[in-house]
Amino acid sequence: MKLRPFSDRPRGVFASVDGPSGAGKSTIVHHLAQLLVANGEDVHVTVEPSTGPIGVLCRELTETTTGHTLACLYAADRYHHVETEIRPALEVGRTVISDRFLPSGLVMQRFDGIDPAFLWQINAEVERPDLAVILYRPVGRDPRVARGHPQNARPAVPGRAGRRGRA
Ligand SMILES: Nc1ncnc2c1ncn2[C@@H]1O[C@H](COP(=O)(O)OP(=O)(O)O)[C@@H](O)[C@H]1O
Ligand SMILES: Cc1cn([C@H]2C[C@H](O)[C@@H](COP(=O)(O)OP(=O)(O)O)O2)c(=O)[nH]c1=O
Repeated sequence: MKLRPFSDRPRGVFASVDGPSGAGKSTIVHHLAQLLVANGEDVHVTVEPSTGPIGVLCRELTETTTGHTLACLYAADRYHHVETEIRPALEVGRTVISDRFLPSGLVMQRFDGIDPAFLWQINAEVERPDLAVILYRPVGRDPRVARGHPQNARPAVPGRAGRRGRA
């Protein structure tokens, strides 16, 4: 017996780029998109928190909300982002690149003290990227820290301060 895809329609590739603030995510996403477009690909670049209503709420509440509330809010934004923006683009064959996605939710909310099992559970039905790129750099090498903005540093020890530290 031969397995056949459910549909003959070509589906786009979904890639995400995650990592600490200042690691170079948006730079890489920008250059990768330019290269792909130059190669004839139809590319859709997106970001999390998304630009949709729940993403806007995430950005608004990120300094005043913590823990389970924020974890659920980011997960809700992710489901809405996939449903309204990512999946429709993939279904018409576009390549989607997201600046932050599921790995940020797993790492950042872990820094905020949330049980990883709970984080996996609330993100269980989220679309998985075909390619998940994780950028990292040694603690203390953030150029913005060198320029005197320690609030941009990745926390050395995971904890509640981590999310506030904008890892
Ligand atoms: N490969 C690189 N080498 C040196 N500097 C870089 C590199 N990639 C990005 N940068 C610089 O580092 C800073 C943070 O990059 P950015 O892409 O905004 O990071 P992020 O999106 O992860 O916060 C920017 O000033 C950017 O110009
Ligand atoms: C997607 C996502 C982001 N975040 C946080 C990480 C960042 O502090 C913030 C996004 O800020 P942003 O300025 O977009 O990130 P960067 O500086 O890396 O370009 O949202 C979470 O806590 N959980 C998540 O699931």
